[in-house]
Amino acid sequence: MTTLIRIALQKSGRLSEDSYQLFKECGIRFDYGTGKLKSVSSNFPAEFLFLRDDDIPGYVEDGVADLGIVGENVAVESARSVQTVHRLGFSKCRLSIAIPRSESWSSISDLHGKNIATSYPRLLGNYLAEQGVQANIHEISGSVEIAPSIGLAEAVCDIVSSGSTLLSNGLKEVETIFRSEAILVANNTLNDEQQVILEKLLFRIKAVQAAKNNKYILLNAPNNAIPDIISLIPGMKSPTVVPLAMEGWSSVHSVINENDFWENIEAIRAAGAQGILVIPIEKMIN
Ligand SMILES: Nc1ncnc2c1ncn2[C@@H]1O[C@H](COP(=O)(O)OP(=O)(O)OP(=O)(O)O)[C@@H](O)[C@H]1O
Ligand SMILES: O=P(O)(O)OC[C@H]1O[C@H](OP(=O)(O)OP(=O)(O)O)[C@H](O)[C@@H]1O
Ligand SMILES: [Mg+2]
Repeated sequence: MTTLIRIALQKSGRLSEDSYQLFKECGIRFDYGTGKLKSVSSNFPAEFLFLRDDDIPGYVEDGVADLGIVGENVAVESARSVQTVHRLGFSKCRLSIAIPRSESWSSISDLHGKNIATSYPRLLGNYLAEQGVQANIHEISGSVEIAPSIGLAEAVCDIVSSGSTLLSNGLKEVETIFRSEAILVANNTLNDEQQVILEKLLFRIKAVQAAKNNKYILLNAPNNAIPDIISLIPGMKSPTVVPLAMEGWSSVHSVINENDFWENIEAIRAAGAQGILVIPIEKMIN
């Protein structure tokens, strides 16, 4: 029987859509939705399990699933023994302490002897211990931001992204204790065949991520500007330079990193480039 790798994904929530999209971009097809809790891929040796995110680190530790996608916040809070094999760059958020907007704040020691509501008692407890603050942690499983307005706690520690949930609950963020993104976790004892499948999957994920982080660039420039332009956009190995029909001009094709994009474009124009086209890349393999 062919080995399948079992991959646990969040059934429905903040991680789901991007997780499904990632596998789609990796060319791995499987059915999901319509109440399905399990699905075997039609074109990759993988079986997908659709679960609550909090259960994923435990299933991966126990080997019920071989791999899982989960928020780093949940993985660390769970304290399960799993390995982080790749950072996925989506579902970015932070775990922050917040207090009512009307309250003053000078430092973390303001929380001495106070009650803090959170779904992350371990992460919060460790942070408070590091800071030498003694406070009471009230663990609640959701709707944490409501706690101060119902008299349950003076502060909360919860996930923040845009900050709109804090704002609409009359709270302000005062301290960030952890930054998180989705991660791919694996069981600590994958066998050789599973390791091979994981490597195949990682190869595809890296190609998809590299493509997202880079753009294909085409431009025209007078021949005497080409050396400067090439030094600004060296590309994967070296840019392609082809002559234009117009005497003394060439077209340069290369790859440019998204992070330095605007700065680079300005420098390229200053060096003499014209007619610059920038095109998304679908997959990028080094
Ligand atoms: N507002 C947000 N923006 C970006 N990422 C977020 C946001 N909220 C949560 N996340 C990340 O997504 C993960 C899942 O969040 P979600 O709110 O879907 O969890 P949940 O309600 O516990 O879901 P489940 O029903 O599966 O238990 C979080 O652990 C965190 O890593
Ligand atoms: O800073 P913001 O952009 O407002 O995001 C933060 C909120 O997002 C998450 O909840 P979610 O909306 O996923 O609902 P949930 O509480 O049901 O998980 C999280 O628990 C926060 O409450
Ligand atoms: Mg959950």
